[in-house]
Formats: sequence, C-alpha cells, structure tokens
Amino acid sequence: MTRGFYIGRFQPFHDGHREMTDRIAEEVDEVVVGIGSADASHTVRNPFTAGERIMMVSRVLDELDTQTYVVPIEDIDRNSVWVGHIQSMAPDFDVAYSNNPLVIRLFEEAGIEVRQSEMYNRGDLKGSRIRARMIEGKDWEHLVPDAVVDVIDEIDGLERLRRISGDDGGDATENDH
Ligand SMILES: Nc1ncnc2c1ncn2[C@@H]1O[C@H](COP(=O)(O)OP(=O)(O)OP(=O)(O)O)[C@@H](O)[C@H]1O
Ligand SMILES: NC(=O)c1ccc[n+]([C@@H]2O[C@H](COP(=O)(O)O)[C@@H](O)[C@H]2O)c1
Repeated sequence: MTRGFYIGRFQPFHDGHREMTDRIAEEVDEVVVGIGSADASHTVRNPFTAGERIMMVSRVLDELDTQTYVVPIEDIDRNSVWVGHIQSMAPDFDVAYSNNPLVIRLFEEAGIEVRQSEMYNRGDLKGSRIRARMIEGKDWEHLVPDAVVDVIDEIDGLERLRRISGDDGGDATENDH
C-alpha cells in the first residue's frame, strides 16, 4: 500500500491542482493533501481560510475513486524541521508530490522521494492569475472545478477578495502574507 502527499496553498484549488490529484490517484493507493499556510487567510495572496480550502479540496477529491485525507499544515519559522512538522500532523506517506523548488529540496533532504510533474496550462492555471481575474471582474469559473465555484459562492469569497484587494476600500496587496 502506498500513500502520496501533495501540499499547496490552494488559494483557490484550480484545474492544475486537479490534474495533479488525478495523476497522484493513478499512482498511489491513498492520497493525502496538505493545506499549506493553514494559518493564513484574509489577504490577497491567501484570501481563504484553512476550513474554506478544506471544503474546496474535499469536495473535489470526493469525485475520485480513491481514499483521500485533507490535513491543514500551518507554516513554521524553521525550514529545517518543516518536513518533521508535516509528519507530525499527516498520515504516514511514502512519496511527496510538488513542483515547488523549496518544498522539493526540503523533502529530498529529509530522505523522502519527490515526484514532480509538468505544469498544466500554467498561463491560466496559476492561483495569483485567478485571484487577479476575480478582483478585476473577469471570468475565472472555467479555471477551477465546479465544486470550488460552489464553495466560493457559499462563503461570498469574491466579495471578500475584492474588499481586501482595495477595490472596495481595503488596502491589502498581493504581497501581504
Ligand atoms: N498549473 C499547474 N500545473 C501543475 N502543478 C501546479 C500548477 N499550478 C500549481 N501547481 C503546483 O501545485 C502546488 C501547489 O501550488 P499553489 O497552491 O502554490 O498554486 P499556484 O497556482 O502556484 O498559486 P499561487 O500563484 O497563489 O502561488 C505546487 O507544487 C505548484 O507548483
Ligand atoms: N517553513 C515552512 O513553514 C514552510 C517551508 C516550505 C513550504 N511551506 C509551505 O508549503 C506550502 C507550499 O505550497 P506551494 O507549493 O503552494 O507554495 C506553502 O503553504 C508554504 O508556505 C512552509
């Protein structure tokens, strides 16, 4: 039995992420998704709470025919012990999936196999671009799974993002963490 671990901020979970989870589900028996920066929310870079992102990811993973787990992972100040921090919070896993250079490095230094993938349609499937489209009032719904559109609608996420972006009187920027 093999278990794969995939971490991201998923602000929001988009179709590139879904390509990744589809691929992981084909390669391992069980999939663990870590919601990174779980402590962050209500900024332009990280608009959605861990709970809201758990709703997005869980509903998308429900469509898979595979056992899945979703675990929030808060950031910590020391990169050197971050993998141990994840291991203390998540079900045991055999292989990590990431395209993030720092994440790859930290897992490899901890002796964990890392699998990378191609970037799917990175021109459009990038969280920061999707958030920008939401703020600018452009269409974005075709870039994320339907379940994610439903969650963002339920939590009134568009209104929150626009307000904290400053378009509606707030003063946050994409650089805020
Ligand atoms: N289009 C994509 N195809 C394949 N992997 C992707 C794609 N977009 C992101 N990833 C990978 O998924 C993981 C989580 O990504 P993340 O949540 O940071 O999304 P992002 O689109 O890069 O968002 P942001 O622009 O907010 O940083 C990372 O390993 C990232 O490289
Ligand atoms: N020291 C740390 O807390 C640490 C180190 C590396 C990555 N991370 C987190 O892992 C996640 C990686 O996801 P992305 O690939 O989406 O950037 C992010 O939430 C990032 O903050 C945290």
